[in-house]
Amino acid sequence: MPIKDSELILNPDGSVYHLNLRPEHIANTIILVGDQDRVSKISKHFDTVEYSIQKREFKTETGVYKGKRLSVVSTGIGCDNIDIVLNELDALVNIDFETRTLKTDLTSLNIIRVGTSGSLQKEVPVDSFALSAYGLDFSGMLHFYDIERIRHKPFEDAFVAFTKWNSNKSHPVLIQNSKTLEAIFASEETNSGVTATASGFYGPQGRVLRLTTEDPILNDRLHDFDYDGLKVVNFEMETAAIYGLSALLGHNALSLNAIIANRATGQFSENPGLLVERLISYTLNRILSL
Ligand SMILES: O=P(O)(O)O[C@H]1O[C@H](CO)[C@@H](O)[C@H]1O
Ligand SMILES: O=c1cc[nH]c(=O)[nH]1
Repeated sequence: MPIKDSELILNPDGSVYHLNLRPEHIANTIILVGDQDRVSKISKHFDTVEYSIQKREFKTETGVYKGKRLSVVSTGIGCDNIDIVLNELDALVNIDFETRTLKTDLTSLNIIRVGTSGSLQKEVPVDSFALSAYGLDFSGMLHFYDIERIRHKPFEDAFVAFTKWNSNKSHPVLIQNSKTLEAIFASEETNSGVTATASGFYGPQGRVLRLTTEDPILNDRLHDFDYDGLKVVNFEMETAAIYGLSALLGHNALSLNAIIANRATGQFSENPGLLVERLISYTLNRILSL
């Protein structure tokens, strides 16, 4: 049965609805960034750029870096956008747009996030890199999918009990990264652990400007939680959703983040731009091993 026009929405030029891309526009190795202005900070290192396409916050540049074809796609902020980006990237490789049917030979993409993040541990300082061994979703988006086979319930239950998690919030969901990608991107320069993926930047990450939060000591509990030596290292807003949808769809995903803020010490990087440039160079060097 073909997928209906209302479910897989294609633009008049045959491109997928939000990303505005046709299948030939993307490589099988994709770097995701939040900020659309970060796309050119990566593609400026390419030998050639084949395509540069943007709709809303979703900007894609595909080209060749030292002989390897790569795409860089900006997601904008948050897990709702990751739902769009992951489903549409998967559709581009695994659905035949002519017949609107699933392909028999499925493609696994390599998806690497290069993001920015705030550390929860003083031992993971500003200006360092974090590698997400797991993503811990607080956003609730993954609960709309059948996640039972990919989540880690014992960790989640221990976390809910330790943090006295308010049941009015969505139940946290823990998802592992791609161990294949981790082996390529992990080094002494990366701090590995759990990345908490929040549904907002202020209250959902415990930031207080004028509004108080429902649980003023949640970040302290996140800091202290320890599950067989596994600690929650950092806060950002996309990783767990990328890990969850990649695991469900059969793609390999890894998230690397530049630590621009330290929530435990109250510090913020003096030169976040330079730090992000360093993480981009680090990622591009290692991506050649894929
Ligand atoms: O710099 P990016 O990749 O957007 O990542 C982080 O920055 C944004 C918040 O400022 C959120 O998207 C968060 O995940
Ligand atoms: O603290 C931070 C820094 C960057 N991005 C986030 O989501 N949180």
